[in-house]
Amino acid sequence: MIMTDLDDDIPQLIEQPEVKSIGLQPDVAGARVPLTIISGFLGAGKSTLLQRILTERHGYRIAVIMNEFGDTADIESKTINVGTGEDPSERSEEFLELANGCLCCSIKDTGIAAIEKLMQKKGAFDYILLETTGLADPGPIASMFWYNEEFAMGLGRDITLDGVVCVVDAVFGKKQIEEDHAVDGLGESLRQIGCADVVLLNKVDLVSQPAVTELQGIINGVNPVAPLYQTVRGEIDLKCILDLKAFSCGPDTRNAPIKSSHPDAGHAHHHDDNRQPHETHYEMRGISSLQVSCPPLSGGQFEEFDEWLRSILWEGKLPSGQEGKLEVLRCKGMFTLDSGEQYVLQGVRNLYEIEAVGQKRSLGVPEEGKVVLIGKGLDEDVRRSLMEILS
Ligand SMILES: Nc1nc2c(ncn2[C@@H]2O[C@H](COP(=O)(O)OP(=O)(O)OP(=O)(O)O)[C@@H](O)[C@H]2O)c(=O)[nH]1
Repeated sequence: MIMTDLDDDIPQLIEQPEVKSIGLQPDVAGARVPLTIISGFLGAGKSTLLQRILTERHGYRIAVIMNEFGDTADIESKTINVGTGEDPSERSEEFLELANGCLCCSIKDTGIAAIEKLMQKKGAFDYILLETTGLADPGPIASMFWYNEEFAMGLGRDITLDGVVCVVDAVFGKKQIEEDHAVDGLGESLRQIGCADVVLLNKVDLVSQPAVTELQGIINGVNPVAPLYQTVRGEIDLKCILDLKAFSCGPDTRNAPIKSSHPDAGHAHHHDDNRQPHETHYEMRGISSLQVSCPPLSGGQFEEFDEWLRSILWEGKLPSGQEGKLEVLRCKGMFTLDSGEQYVLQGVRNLYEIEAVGQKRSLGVPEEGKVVLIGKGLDEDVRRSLMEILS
């Protein structure tokens, strides 16, 4: 981790802040705490984002689980210790309660241990942010929180996965993605973007607007459904990254918005051009997304789709195809059946869930369904075979 601009980064001490609840809708089953995973390229600005959250007066009570805060650069611990009055030698302390009502917790040992300890403080916070290392593939981590049976029996009763945020470095992002292509299979940066529910394109103060636009196009080519925000030092309205309910709602039926949270980056309005489907050499090298809309489906079509999906996700092939050709990082979908019932599909890697969400008329949602798959090998054959089932 590189830390610079030391003094600028140290936030003001907050005296007796008024800490109020985040105002999130509690989980219906009763007080499960939402958890958001913060992934991102090495050095992209994850810690900067989290430090802001830990020290700014935003009124949210968030528990942040950081990577290695005990053994990284001094500034980090110092920043975290601001307002705690702790002796820096006690930095290995797993917990820090911060003046703004947030809690900080180190994930140095094992993630689960840190989270278990955190949950003993339940009531002191109402949201969890989990930072992953820059080299992590967030897919398995998300799967664990979302769908692991052991987890579901234990901590999962207290925690619900809300979404995955990916921080991309505006300066080195393109290079990192290109380098990832040099290796076999899918590199981390593509996995991180592919798996994200929201992308923060950070450090836009350091690059030219054309470079930002180009990188946005690349990111959008990989993951067209995640909203993208331009940021400087992780400055973002927390509402854009929290409480997304990304694992309980279907895909956004609109195109992913590209937004700017950076006041100087007001030129974001003309970025719509990038959202048109377009071929990039990244897509040709393998990772792409597939989006298909569909009318209300018959029960038979729905079953057939379920079978198709199992073949794709579990065997990596079309029902008629060659095994291992496909790798899906993320899928989402929303379907209306002839009967009026609505279903939402959610998937991370080879795990998926199709859940009934009720009658469409009572929800007033459009009848048009939609499936989005992000991954490797999603070519024209896959599209055609999906269209055959859904049309
Ligand atoms: N100019 C500028 N510098 C930034 C911005 N965001 C972060 N930085 C700096 O970039 C460096 C890396 O930021 P970190 O927040 O440590 O990045 P990270 O993703 O946590 O890094 P790793 O944990 O090592 O993967 C630090 O020196 C930050 O001060 C930004 O928007 N603009």
